[in-house]
Amino acid sequence: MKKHYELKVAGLTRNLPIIQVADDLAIASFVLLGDAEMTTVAASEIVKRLPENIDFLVTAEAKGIPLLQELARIKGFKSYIVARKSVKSYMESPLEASVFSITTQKEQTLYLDGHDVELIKDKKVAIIDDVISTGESLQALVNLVEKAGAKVVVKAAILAEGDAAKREDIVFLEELPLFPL
Ligand SMILES: O=P(O)(O)OC[C@H]1O[C@H](OP(=O)(O)OP(=O)(O)O)[C@H](O)[C@@H]1O
Repeated sequence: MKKHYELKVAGLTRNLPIIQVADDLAIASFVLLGDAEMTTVAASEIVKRLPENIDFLVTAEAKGIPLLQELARIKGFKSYIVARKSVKSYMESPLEASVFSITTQKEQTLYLDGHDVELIKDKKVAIIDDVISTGESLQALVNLVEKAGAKVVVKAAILAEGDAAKREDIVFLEELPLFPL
C-alpha cells in the first residue's frame, strides 16, 4: 500500500500519511491543526463559496476551530460557535447530539452551550468543518443547530472524503479518497 497521498488544495500541496483506522480501511490523514498556511488559504477560498446572508459560523471541536477563526476574521464576525465533545462546567443547559466519526471510530457526543443556543436562535448559520466523510459529525451539528432554533443555510468543508464527494448538499474545495484494505 502507498504510504502517502498527495493532496492539492488551492495551490498548496500536502503529502498526507495513509493510516489504517479499521481492519478494512485506511485513510489519508489531513490534520489542519497547526497548519497555518493551509488554514489561511483554505478559508480565503471557502469564504467565496458562502452565501452573503450568514449570521453565525458553527463547527465541532477540534480540527475545524482554526478554520472558523480565520473565516470569522475575514467576514468581520466578532464570534463563532464551537460544539464541544465534552460538557464543561461553565456550560448552561447544553444541547447534545451523538456522532460516529471515521477517524476516531467510535461514538462521540457533541454539546452546544446554552449561551450559544440563545445566540443562534432564529439566525442563519453556516456549518463548517475541515473534512466531511461519513457526514455523521455534520449531521450531529445540523441536529444541534436546528434544535437551537437556527436555520442551516450552507454546509461546507475543505475536503469531502469518500462518498461525501458525491453529495450535492455540501460545498467543498477538494475530494479526498478512502483506501479500502
Ligand atoms: O464525516 P465524519 O465521518 O463525521 O468525519 C469528519 C469529522 O472527523 C474529523 O474529526 P475527528 O473525529 O477526527 O475529531 P477531532 O477534530 O476532534 O480530531 C473531522 O474534523 C470532522 O469533524
